[in-house]
Amino acid sequence: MNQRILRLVRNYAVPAKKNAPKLTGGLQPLQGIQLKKQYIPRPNQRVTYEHQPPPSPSELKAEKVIRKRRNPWLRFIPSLVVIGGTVWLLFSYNYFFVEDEDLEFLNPSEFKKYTITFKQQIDEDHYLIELTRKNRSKILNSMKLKMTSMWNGHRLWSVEIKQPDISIVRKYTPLPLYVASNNSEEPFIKIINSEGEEGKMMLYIKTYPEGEMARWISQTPLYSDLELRGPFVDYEFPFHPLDKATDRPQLRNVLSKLPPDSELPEDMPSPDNYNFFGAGTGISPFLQCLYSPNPPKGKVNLFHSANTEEEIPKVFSSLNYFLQKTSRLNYYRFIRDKGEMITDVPASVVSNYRGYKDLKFVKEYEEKKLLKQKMEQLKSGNSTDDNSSTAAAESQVKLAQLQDSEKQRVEPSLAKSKSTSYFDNALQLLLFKRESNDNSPSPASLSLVCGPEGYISYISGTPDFNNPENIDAGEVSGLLGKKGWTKENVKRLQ
Ligand SMILES: Cc1cc2nc3c(=O)[nH]c(=O)nc-3n(C[C@H](O)[C@H](O)[C@H](O)COP(=O)(O)OP(=O)(O)OC[C@H]3O[C@@H](n4cnc5c(N)ncnc54)[C@H](O)[C@@H]3O)c2cc1C
Repeated sequence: MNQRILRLVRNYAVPAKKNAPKLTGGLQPLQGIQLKKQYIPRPNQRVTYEHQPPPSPSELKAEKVIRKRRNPWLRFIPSLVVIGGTVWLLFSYNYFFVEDEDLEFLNPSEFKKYTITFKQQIDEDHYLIELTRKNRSKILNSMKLKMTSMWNGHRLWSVEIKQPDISIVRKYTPLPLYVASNNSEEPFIKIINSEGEEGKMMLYIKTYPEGEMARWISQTPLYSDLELRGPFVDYEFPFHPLDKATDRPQLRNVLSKLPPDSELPEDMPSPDNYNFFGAGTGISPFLQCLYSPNPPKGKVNLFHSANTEEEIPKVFSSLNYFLQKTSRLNYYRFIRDKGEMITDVPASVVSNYRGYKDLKFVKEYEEKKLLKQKMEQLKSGNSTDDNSSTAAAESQVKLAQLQDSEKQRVEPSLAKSKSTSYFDNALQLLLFKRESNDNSPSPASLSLVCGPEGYISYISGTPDFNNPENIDAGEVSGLLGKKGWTKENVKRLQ
């Protein structure tokens, strides 16, 4: 029986299916057996137990390269390098070429952006506006080694502000002031005394009901940008030999921090005194000069006219008070509302500078200064001179002679200056002022006038710029004319 079944199974032929896979190898299916699932043999896997030699370094390297290539991120490296390089190139171009042109505070032929960082309404139509140069910190960093202050009391300068909507420009006089803190009711407005404070300025402006620019500036919101160009020098003070010898220290907000004036060289002509006549915002050029570094070395008689007391910012009053206390300023205020008017002016005197002969004193003074410097270098062993021993001997002899002659001449004042500290200086000046109590104007050799047309005419006559040279050819009349002032010693600023 078993034999018969076995034969039947062997002889059974499976009917071929349409989609049946083609058999490629392995065992032939047993004939006569109906299989539920077609058997498909797997490809043979050879397992070997042979000992493989370790891969050679070149094989290892090749394997590493293949593995690296398989990392999907590595495919982006070339693109990332190209993108990074392009960004760097753009940044460098921008930094070295495009932005470079903008790394200055002011330029007379190009408008620069300034942001309104503070605005204070003083009265109905007067404002204090602080402007800060855009990118100020970047400019300060780029200028670190070659920083020169834009403030200099030896000249009066202004900037032009553009109103872009109606394409007009107007001139304004910047003051070397900025808001150091604004936490209390009254902001603390400070004089720009150091490099780190550069790049800011304060404008004192008056708005007119029909006026375009001042009204627009006063209504422009805080942190908006204005476009400025300059500086434009409106007036430069006449040369005086002392300008070569010494600078007067700049005013400070704290009197005790004001360095004492340097001793003026003996043989030099004394500095000249000036009269400044300013009305309304016309006071700004004079305050610019008095608050800047290198202010006038002589005394200034400032005649300040205003419609009301309220229109004068408090900071002006306190700084002018300090100037008075340090004997730099005689300050006379005329408030129209109180019926105060200038009715008289002092007569003129001739300049203390006697012409080219005085220059010899400057030369001598400079020689002495150089010699002293040389001696100090030698003392500290910093001389770069090859013949230093000979030079030292010569310098010592010369200096001894100079010191002897100088001692005889300036002994008393020298002794005084040695013991003078900043505080002593301020105190001495204060006491001197209190004792003397003399408020009469100092004799001046030059008068400057600035303000509305009517005011200028009243003080000094009408200016006349109707000539090809565009210089003021108008005769001096008014109060100054009556006291003998002429075109040679009067300057009208308009
Ligand atoms: C070198 C220089 C520096 C200056 N510095 C300052 C400054 O620091 N602060 C400042 O506020 N101004 C200053 N000015 C004046 C300033 O340039 C503008 O003339 C003034 O702001 C008016 O311009 P506005 O566009 O507002 O008025 P505008 O449109 O020019 O004038 C409109 C009307 O306002 C009246 N008006 C204009 N100016 C005066 C005036 N001075 N007196 C009386 N009425 C006037 C006129 O009646 C005019 O019809 C300076 C001018 C010069 C030349």
